[in-house]
Amino acid sequence: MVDKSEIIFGVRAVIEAVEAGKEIDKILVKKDIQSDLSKELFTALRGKMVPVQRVPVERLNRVTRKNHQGVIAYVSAVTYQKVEDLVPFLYEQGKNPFFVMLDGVTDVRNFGAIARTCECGGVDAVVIPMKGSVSVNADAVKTSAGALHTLPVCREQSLNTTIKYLKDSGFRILAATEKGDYNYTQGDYTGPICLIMGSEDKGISAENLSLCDEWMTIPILGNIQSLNVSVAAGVLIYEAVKQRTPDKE
Ligand SMILES: C[S@@+](CC[C@H](N)C(=O)[O-])C[C@H]1O[C@@H](n2cnc3c(N)ncnc32)[C@H](O)[C@@H]1O
Repeated sequence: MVDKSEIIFGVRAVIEAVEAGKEIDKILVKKDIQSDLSKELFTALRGKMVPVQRVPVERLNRVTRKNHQGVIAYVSAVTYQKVEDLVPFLYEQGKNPFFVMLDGVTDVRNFGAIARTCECGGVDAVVIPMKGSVSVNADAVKTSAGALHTLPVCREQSLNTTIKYLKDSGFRILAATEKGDYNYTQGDYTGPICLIMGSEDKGISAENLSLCDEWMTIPILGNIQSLNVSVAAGVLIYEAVKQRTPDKE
């Protein structure tokens, strides 16, 4: 369940939130909304990169019984950052950046657990897509044990474009996939890297997988085909920690 304090409802209230520059994860709009005020909302949203979903009114009624006027906005618990701002900043600080990208992870608890491991393992940022992904709500922050209060989260329109940008910026892209035949301990995690974890159901998209420099596979000895994504992330992030900070081992 989403913490209700993160929800803004009513067209005017949502317009004000958008205009005030609040970080909004998504907006649900009644399918056939047509009022003048709703047109004002769409004007305010122009160029803002906020995902808008048109849904049946019943869905809105399930979120709140109050008078939502066909519009509900979910306010993010964090301020998202942009990869293109963060990468130059980290290089300027003399850092050897380590990013973790989640290609469509949808379970908020997996997301929180991965964020917690990222924070513990010195990861510089988590990258998520704008659509088809968890967003940072109160449950995610809670499961992350507060890691999401400090760990930068970048939300990007296209992961594919972001991967290309990272490659051009000197990153090696490592895919976590059970489909490879390359043991993860043989991979090279030194230098600027972005580790991509796949979604719970489909894994990493074929388009993104094809851009990866190395495929990291954790051996599976039993009958179940894959590990839980947060468990796999833990194994791989700590292999990276081992290679990147050998003196701490
Ligand atoms: C539950 S798995 C996805 C399974 C999905 N059915 C598929 O076809 O890819 C979720 C993610 O965890 C990671 N993962 C799970 N098992 C792994 C393994 N043995 N080696 C490397 N990564 C693994 C991958 O990133 C995977 O995309």
